[in-house]
Amino acid sequence: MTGRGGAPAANGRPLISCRGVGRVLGGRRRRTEALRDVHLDIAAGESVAIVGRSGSGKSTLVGVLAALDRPQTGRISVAGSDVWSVPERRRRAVRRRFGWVPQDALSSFDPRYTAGEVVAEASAGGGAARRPAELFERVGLDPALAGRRPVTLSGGERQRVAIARALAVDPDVLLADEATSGLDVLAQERVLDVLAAEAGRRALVLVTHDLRVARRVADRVVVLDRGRVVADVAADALETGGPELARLLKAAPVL
Ligand SMILES: Nc1ncnc2c1ncn2[C@@H]1O[C@H](COP(=O)(O)OP(=O)(O)OP(=O)(O)O)[C@@H](O)[C@H]1O
Repeated sequence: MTGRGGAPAANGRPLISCRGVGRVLGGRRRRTEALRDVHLDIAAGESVAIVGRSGSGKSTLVGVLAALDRPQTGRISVAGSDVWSVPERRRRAVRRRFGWVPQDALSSFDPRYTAGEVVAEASAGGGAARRPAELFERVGLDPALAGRRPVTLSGGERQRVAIARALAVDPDVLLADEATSGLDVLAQERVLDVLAAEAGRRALVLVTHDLRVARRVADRVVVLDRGRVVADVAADALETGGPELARLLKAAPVL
């Protein structure tokens, strides 16, 4: 593996730590090792892009990182807590440290709600609640859009509503799973601006097929191939070229 193994947190302890994580999906007839022996540390405030070809395990990894999906082997710790050894109540508290931005925001919204209500509902659920108007401003959305149903918004606006919803509880980690794919270039840029502005304030884990997106937002690029981490390099390596970039591109030939 090409690797840095992850940067430590300021206090020397990573915010998220995966050790030897393995996740098998499917039943007896179709069994896939979606993750194999994954070791990965993510520090508080760090921005990490997870890249790899389709089916390499990216979405499975983010589900596991956010304590939503239980791996069969290995250990996941968040802020020093082994998430599958603590009681469910504490695991729920761990999950609240994550804000999700899905690929298809629209299908994740309750169709009865306006955009403002989507964000207000998320704000109401968290201790560190923020006002929806403040969140709209933060993601660069006109507050007048709050009264509209998401189905009437553009793809880029919907993604920004999803980011506002994710930020409502002031998460320690923002997880964005292909949050800009399917958007036109301008809308993509706006969403990336918003994600880049959050980078550093909190950890950002970005799943993407697009190395340009990774370079724009991430400090670090982790490449998965058939469930394994095959490269883990500083995003600068993409700018400066040299052996790190060559290794990265070799590890991810389809990118
Ligand atoms: N419910 C399931 N049952 C069996 N195999 C599954 C299931 N869900 C996912 N898989 C398999 O697990 C592997 C990893 O899937 P995952 O969705 O994590 O990949 P990905 O890298 O996010 O892909 P994509 O870029 O296409 O979204 C794939 O081979 C996929 O076919």
